Amino acid sequence: MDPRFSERLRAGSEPAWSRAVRHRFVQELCSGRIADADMARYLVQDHRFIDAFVTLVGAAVASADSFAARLRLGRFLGMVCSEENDYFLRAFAALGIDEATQAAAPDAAPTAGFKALMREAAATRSYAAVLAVLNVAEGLYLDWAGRAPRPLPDNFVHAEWITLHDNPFFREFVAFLREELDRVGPSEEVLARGFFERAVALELAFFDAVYAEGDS
Ligand SMILES: Cc1ncc(CO)c(N)n1
Repeated sequence: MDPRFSERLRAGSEPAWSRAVRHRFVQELCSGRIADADMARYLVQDHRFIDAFVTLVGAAVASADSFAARLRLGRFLGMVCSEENDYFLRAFAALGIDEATQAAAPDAAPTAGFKALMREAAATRSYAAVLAVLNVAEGLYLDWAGRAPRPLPDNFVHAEWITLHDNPFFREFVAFLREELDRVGPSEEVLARGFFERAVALELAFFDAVYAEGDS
């Protein structure tokens, strides 16, 4: 029996998918033992990821083929632009990272790669291509966050980053993204698979870059 399309893409992206989900960054974050400098380096890069990601979700709103899908994507976009962005601002304040420090850090290579991939997916104007990247970004984050041991770390910088990616709203949204990809992906299989695999490789590289030598 054929597994669903979204699961075939995910399985095809192994071993990178599982390496990302079990990454040192995830282990250290979920145990609350990550060094502040490493968390800060990650969050500065990830705030830039989120900027491009908001554009990508906007492209999903624009390319979706139903009003119901636009409403769900729009509600998710609202959460990212309010609650999630607010988390970043509070985390930067707690870590003592001011705007000048953030601005001084260059894009790490995976950040630049992800921004380019998201722009490319948006430029296709294909809902399937956009969904492929969204399924990786959100599905892979739900996968690791859902495995985080309880109780969560005391520090809100750690705990909230986990619960932002493992809560009922987020779970339902990821389930919706999978259903949408299952529905529209098969007719654009090569395109969807290409974006999916490139996004998984970038997720892994994004975590690796937290610990890369010579990074600011
Ligand atoms: C790199 C990356 N991938 C996925 C997510 C989840 O939105 C994120 N915040 N950052």
